Amino acid sequence: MMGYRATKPIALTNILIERLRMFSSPESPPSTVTNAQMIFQTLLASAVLYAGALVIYRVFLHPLRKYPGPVLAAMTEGYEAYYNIVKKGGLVTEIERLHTIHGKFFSVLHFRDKKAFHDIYTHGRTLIKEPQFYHGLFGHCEESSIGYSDPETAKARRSLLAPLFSRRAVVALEYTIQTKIDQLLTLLKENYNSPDSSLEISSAYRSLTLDIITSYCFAECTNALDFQDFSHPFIHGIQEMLQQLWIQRHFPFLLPLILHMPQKLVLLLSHTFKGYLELRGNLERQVDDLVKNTESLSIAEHETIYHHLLAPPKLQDRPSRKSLVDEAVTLVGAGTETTSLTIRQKILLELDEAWPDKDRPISFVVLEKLPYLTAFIRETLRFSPGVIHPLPRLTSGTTTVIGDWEVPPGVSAIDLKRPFSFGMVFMELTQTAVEMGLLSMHLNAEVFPDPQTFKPERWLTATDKDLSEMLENLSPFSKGPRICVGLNLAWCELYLIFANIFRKLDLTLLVTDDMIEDYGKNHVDALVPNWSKGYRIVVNGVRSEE
Ligand code: HEM
Repeated sequence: MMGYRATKPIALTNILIERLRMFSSPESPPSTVTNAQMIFQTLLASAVLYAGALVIYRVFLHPLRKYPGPVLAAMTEGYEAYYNIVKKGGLVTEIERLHTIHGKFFSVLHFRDKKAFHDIYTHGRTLIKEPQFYHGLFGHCEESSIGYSDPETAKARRSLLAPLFSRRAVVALEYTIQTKIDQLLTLLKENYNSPDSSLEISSAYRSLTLDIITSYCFAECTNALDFQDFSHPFIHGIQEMLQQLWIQRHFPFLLPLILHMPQKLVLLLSHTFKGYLELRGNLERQVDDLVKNTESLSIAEHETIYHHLLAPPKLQDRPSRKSLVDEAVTLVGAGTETTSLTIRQKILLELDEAWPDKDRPISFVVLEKLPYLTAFIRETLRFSPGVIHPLPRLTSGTTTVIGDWEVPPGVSAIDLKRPFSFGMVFMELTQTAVEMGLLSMHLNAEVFPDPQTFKPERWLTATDKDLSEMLENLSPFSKGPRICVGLNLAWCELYLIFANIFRKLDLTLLVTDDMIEDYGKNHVDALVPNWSKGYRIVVNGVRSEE
């Protein structure tokens, strides 16, 4: 008999046939191998045969086989997992490399032009969030606006949250943002005013955006700015969750398992989840207190998400306890990391003129009319959008037009390639996963010449035609029915933070150039971009009146 290591299908088939004969025939001669060995051999042979058949199917027979791309990527999702986990978030860069070889799009999934982006993300009813991807990534908050795949459930949740995040509500609550910005400015002036006490600015921004989102959503601030050196445990918690995000995405069963274990045991095994567990515990307490005593909402300083979630127009839309906590976790995560990553250094002379008396607050509505500041924020969002990983959607199982291509109904490529979900092979036989990452548009040299250079002026000097092309390509908040819920709040935060920092503080940035020589080597894709270039600043003092 062939050895166990035989990998040729013919040899494995022989093993299988032999084993089946031995199991089924009462006259089988006494075997030299034990039953356990036989079972093991049979299982192994079946698994290898199955995998071989799957590979042949995927490479030669799959409905999407005609699309260009590496054979390995067609064979297994391990290709994606390798770049996400082993290459630590290298998939986005790999996708860009593959596009340069294979043209506008490769394999079944990833497209690369503005029209395709529009088609993938604006048809929310027919192209839904790919459940496996979102279940993996947001397993810790799946019953929330970001985690829901079903368009109707997502729509119902978004409509409950919408009033708090409308432009009108944001303008009305602008003071909550300004108060936190003032606190940060005071801290920077007092504590980081010499080269010996320089500061990695992103940690300050993370604390600021965490305090803003918690005051805004819950009228209960985390007070992360009060923590020495901006090192609040929740900030670490969010960072640590991001660092293990790709493991979570490719091994989705791990996180629910961990979260169902006793907390003490989890912490004994690893401290990775400490900050996250504390954050979640805090939000659970907040939700429990409110559910027990809903009247306390009437004495809240201002409207919060709970005013809308706990008293929906239709009672059946009131979320469960888990869903309330999941939503709170989502908003804290989505509102902290994305916004803080966008902020970078540039002096805005324009502000001196528009805001002569810097001791009197200036409003978002005035700031958004300033052309240079607007150009600066647009360029920042182009360069460092909050989410850089491609976000997959599933077609509804009919031939779907994406850009200039007709994507056939097919076997769901993602499910089939998932190494640990053999059962999935028999499900979802008609859907196809499609996606497109933002960088394909934001770094498109035909629309943004010299795309790796941070150049706010490009937004001021473009012709009308070029400007509208640039705006159509700029989609940091995604598009369509699943567009960012917090987009009005994010714009308001960005205008106020940039304007206050640059108008009021005289800063020195301890790196000199804005050029990112090799975009791929300067960030790690942790769903959001994690930049390797740390921007350290020193506060020289308050800016003088000019
Ligand atoms: C510069 C700041 C921000 C950027 C660039 C950004 C970007 C995005 C993007 C690209 C998505 C789409 C995700 C997907 O399709 O799965 C999204 C969704 C979302 N964002 Fe933001 N975001 C920002 C700030 C915020 C803030 C401040 C909040 C807080 C309210 C927020 C809450 C959400 C939520 C709840 C979703 C899920 C929407 C859904 O799936 O229906 N975001 N954001």
